[in-house]
Amino acid sequence: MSEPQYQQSNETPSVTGAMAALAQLEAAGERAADAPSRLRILSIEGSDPIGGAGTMADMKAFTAQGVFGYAAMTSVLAQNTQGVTSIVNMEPDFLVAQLNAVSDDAIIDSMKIGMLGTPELVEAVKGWLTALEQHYRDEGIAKPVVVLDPVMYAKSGDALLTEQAEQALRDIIPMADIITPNVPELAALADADQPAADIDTLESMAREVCKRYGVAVYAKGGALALVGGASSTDILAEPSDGQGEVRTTRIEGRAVRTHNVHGTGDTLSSTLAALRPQCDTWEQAARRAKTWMNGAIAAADRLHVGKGHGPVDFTWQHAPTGLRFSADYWNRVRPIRERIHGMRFITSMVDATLSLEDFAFYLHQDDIYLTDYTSLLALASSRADRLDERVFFAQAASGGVDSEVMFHHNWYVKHGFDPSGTSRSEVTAAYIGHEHRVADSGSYARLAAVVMPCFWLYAAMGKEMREQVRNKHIDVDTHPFGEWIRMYSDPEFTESTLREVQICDRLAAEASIDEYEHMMHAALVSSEHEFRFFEQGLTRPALGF
Ligand SMILES: Nc1ncnc2c1ncn2[C@@H]1O[C@H](COP(=O)(O)OP(=O)(O)OP(=O)(O)O)[C@@H](O)[C@H]1O
Ligand SMILES: Cc1ncc(CO)c(N)n1
Repeated sequence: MSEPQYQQSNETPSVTGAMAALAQLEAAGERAADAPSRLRILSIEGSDPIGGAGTMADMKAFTAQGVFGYAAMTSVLAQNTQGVTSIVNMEPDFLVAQLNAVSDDAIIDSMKIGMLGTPELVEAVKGWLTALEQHYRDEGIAKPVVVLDPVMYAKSGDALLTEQAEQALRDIIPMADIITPNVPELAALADADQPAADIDTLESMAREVCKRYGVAVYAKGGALALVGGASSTDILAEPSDGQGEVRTTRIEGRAVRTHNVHGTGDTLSSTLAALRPQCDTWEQAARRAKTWMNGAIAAADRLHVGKGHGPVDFTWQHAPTGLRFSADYWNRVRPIRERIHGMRFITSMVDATLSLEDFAFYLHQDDIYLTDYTSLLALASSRADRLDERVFFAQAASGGVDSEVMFHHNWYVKHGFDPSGTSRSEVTAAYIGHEHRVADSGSYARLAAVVMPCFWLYAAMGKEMREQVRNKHIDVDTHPFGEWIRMYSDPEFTESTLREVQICDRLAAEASIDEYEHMMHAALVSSEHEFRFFEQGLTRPALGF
């Protein structure tokens, strides 16, 4: 474990207590010059070329938790998301050579021991670990945390160790601080006839195994999560005193409907090994690990790795790298796009049956909207961190919107409407409100994203409506809404749309996942408002002030 940390207390500290704590903080500060910036965790595992389990999972999970990873390989496997086709177990001496290469050279704060395919490999690790612990005791170095994942089977059902190795594995369990069996492994360790099928049975088996081996047990309930229900629960069982008493805690998460769970067990155990030295208790480490796992599993389906049980997304807290923001948006906004293209306001515009009154209502609301929208484009210009973008938004705020408002004015005159005195509708106010709330975050990227659908959905509709008008052999010049359609299918408007989309892509590529999701949410909500905005031409909602 890492060196003792300053302990927080709930009691009001006495003056002397506070002075002692301050002295402790100062002493830790004095030692900081020699302290490492990162915890250093060792993975003892077999490999997985597809990158989702074993050594590869461990290293990725370590990096995700901000710790430095070492790795010694017990076996090299030919495996992927569909199964294991071949295994070469390392010679025990060669494994020991790898382990010594690490321990002769560097300090190990914590370790995760996984697949040990033969009894000889188990013995090799046992001998090396015994010597290491003795050496650390002699040198006054803190004992490393030992997380033992009693790996017996891969997700595919393939056995990962020989029968004799299973017996040897039982023998080194007491050297661990915690073991992390899955449902079938827990049943094997509890000598149960059948694996647990519900959480109560999982809990009593974890209690039994904890008592029997005298180590903490983190029982992984992934197999139960697949059975049904909204939650996914794991069990933490810990010896609570020296007399064989066991305390259990339910570690709750939400169940994810996915078959992409290759390597989840390895990932959970290495995450625990990375987190334990950063926490005060196993329970704290377990809750943090479970929360992180949930995010990684929830993002697994979007990875598209392999044809079988795909891996989890270790990098789920990073914005996507294989997918542009614009492509992601265009795909996610599809249902709204389809609703807009099929709505009566739009189809009746194309076939020229929309009443001029309905169109006039929509148009005037659009005037009110654009007045506000212009101010947001100007704000985006002032926030832009690059000159070309600053110019783009400034021009969009003046020239672009100006031509739309001019068109609206000419249309009113031509058709004898006088919209003066009409105020903003609830629908218009709601859209404007959304854009302002996003702008108020202060983020340039979110502001660029929230104004994007107004460009893109109109450009896409302009293009499609123009095509439809042409297919109906209607002359766009004499079509009652032809000028409107032409405005949004105009190459200049398309050009501006492309530029705006490129800006969003640039900003999203540089964003954190949190910022990326905020941008996406802002754009999708704007898109929903675009749908309602058209719809108000027919529904004519209440007007406000
Ligand atoms: N569908 C799911 N939804 C939510 N959490 C899940 C799901 N599947 C697994 N988990 C969680 O993932 C972690 C790993 O558990 P799991 O039981 O899958 O391990 P495992 O069977 O050893 O995995 P593997 O053998 O593939 O490495 C646990 O915290 C478990 O609750
Ligand atoms: C190398 C290795 N270790 C563990 C597992 C269990 O997921 C696996 N599939 N491969």
